[in-house]
Amino acid sequence: MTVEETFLKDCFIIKPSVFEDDRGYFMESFNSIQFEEKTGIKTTFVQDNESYSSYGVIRGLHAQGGIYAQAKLVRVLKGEVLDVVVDARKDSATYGEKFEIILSAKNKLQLFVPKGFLHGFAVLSETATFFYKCDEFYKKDSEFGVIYNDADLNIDWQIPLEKRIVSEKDKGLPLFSSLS
Ligand SMILES: Cc1cn([C@H]2C[C@H](O)[C@@H](COP(=O)(O)OP(=O)(O)O[C@H]3O[C@H](C)C(=O)[C@H](O)[C@H]3O)O2)c(=O)[nH]c1=O
Repeated sequence: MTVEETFLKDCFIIKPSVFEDDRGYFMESFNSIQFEEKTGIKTTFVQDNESYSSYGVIRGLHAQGGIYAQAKLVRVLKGEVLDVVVDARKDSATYGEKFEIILSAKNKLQLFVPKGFLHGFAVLSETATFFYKCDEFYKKDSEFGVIYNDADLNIDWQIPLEKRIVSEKDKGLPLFSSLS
């Protein structure tokens, strides 16, 4: 596996080693020793999540706060998404900065989303199955988020307005500037 730190500290792009032969392919999708060696981050994932969405779905921007803040290792099992993270770490030099990446079953790229980041994605393929490991359990009461079309963040989700599918919950999220 190879890792590349983004310009947002502790946020890494991970490219697993893929072993292909005439049957198909094999890869270690996660290896804790290699992950720690190459990122310098020691983490223990406790919960795996999976979501399935159709083209145009935008999920996010979400995070859990306080002691329940989650680091996530995200990837796409089927299809293609535009994955977006926003640094919401108050003491960070890149506070409010965003990073976008295409994750797909084809490129097999993964993104490590550190604690304190907002996360979301838009489905660019007909459907997408999204898989992620979390280092803290789900704690509904600790959730917070920012509206996906926040003007200051100015994220180009690559989905035409009329094709966007967003949950009522996400439509009601506040602006990034309102985060205390
Ligand atoms: C996140 C989560 C949700 N749920 C239940 C709560 C709701 O009844 C249902 C759907 O939840 P929600 O609408 O929050 O799902 P997403 O919009 O995909 O949320 C995720 O979207 C963005 C992209 C993220 O990065 C977060 O991990 C997560 O917030 O699953 C659980 O039971 N456990 C969980 O860990």
